Amino acid sequence: MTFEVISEHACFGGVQGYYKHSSTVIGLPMRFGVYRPPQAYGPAARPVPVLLYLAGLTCNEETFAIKAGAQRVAAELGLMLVTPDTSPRGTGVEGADAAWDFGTAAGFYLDATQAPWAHHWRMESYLTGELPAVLAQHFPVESRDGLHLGVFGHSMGGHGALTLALRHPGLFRSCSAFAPIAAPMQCPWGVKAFTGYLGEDRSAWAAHDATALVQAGHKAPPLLVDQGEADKFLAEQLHPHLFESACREAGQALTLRRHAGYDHGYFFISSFVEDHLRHHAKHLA
Ligand SMILES: N[C@@H](CCC(=O)N[C@@H](CS)C(=O)NCC(=O)O)C(=O)O
Repeated sequence: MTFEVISEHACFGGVQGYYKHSSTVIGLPMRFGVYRPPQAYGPAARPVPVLLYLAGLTCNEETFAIKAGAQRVAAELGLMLVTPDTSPRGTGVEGADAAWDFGTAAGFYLDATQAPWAHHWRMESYLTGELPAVLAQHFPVESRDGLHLGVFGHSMGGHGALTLALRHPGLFRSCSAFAPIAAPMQCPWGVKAFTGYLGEDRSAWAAHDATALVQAGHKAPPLLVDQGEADKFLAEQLHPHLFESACREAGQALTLRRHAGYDHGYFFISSFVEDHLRHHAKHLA
């Protein structure tokens, strides 16, 4: 398997890098970003916990690294930040680039079962199997008693973080989300993605819907979710209140914070990202 350094940049005593490897699971090259904090860089490098950030629709491996301003606090806490891409790219699949909310940059962090998507759109297997192995091979990842791996994300990536943590409780030790698509079976983005990737049969959808997973008894580590009240997608697409009710009824620990005046974008994320990093550092130690 090839592994290539695209670029590396000194940042808060550590290094922000971009990398590319040939993914067996996806069947194509995949890019990702890694912020190595000072504790995990240079001659005295030691293994540190890893926090996976899943970005939203239209984003890529650079978005969070450039816009969230998370490196300063990650350097303080000794957290490695890993930012995968949001889907396979350059697939040659007809229609993959036709919409911004499906196909390229809209992988929804699941393994598609329907043609023509099932061949390359395998983000869940990629993120829970191949990528952690690549990280452990090339970076100083804390792996005593298993990998110290946390996951968070935004919007489609918030959906990814919640569902992957609920579906892989032994893998992820911490989880949080910004403005997640919290009940995808009940919103247009989710219905479109699930129909395309998983087919018309709704019984297959519940296994990838955070609210339905909690209702079915799946458990995740204590969750932190932030939501802006001026988010233009809140009413139609996100439905945090449904997730909140499901968590209350199931006894799933959730801190859901609603913030007046904040919208869906990275100014909102950068305002609260420090709280998320501290939440993860506490659970990943
Ligand atoms: N293209 C969409 C917006 C897509 C969007 O807001 N994407 C979010 C994730 S769901 C994002 O993070 N965009 C990148 C950015 O804000 O830098 C529109 O025109 O309404």
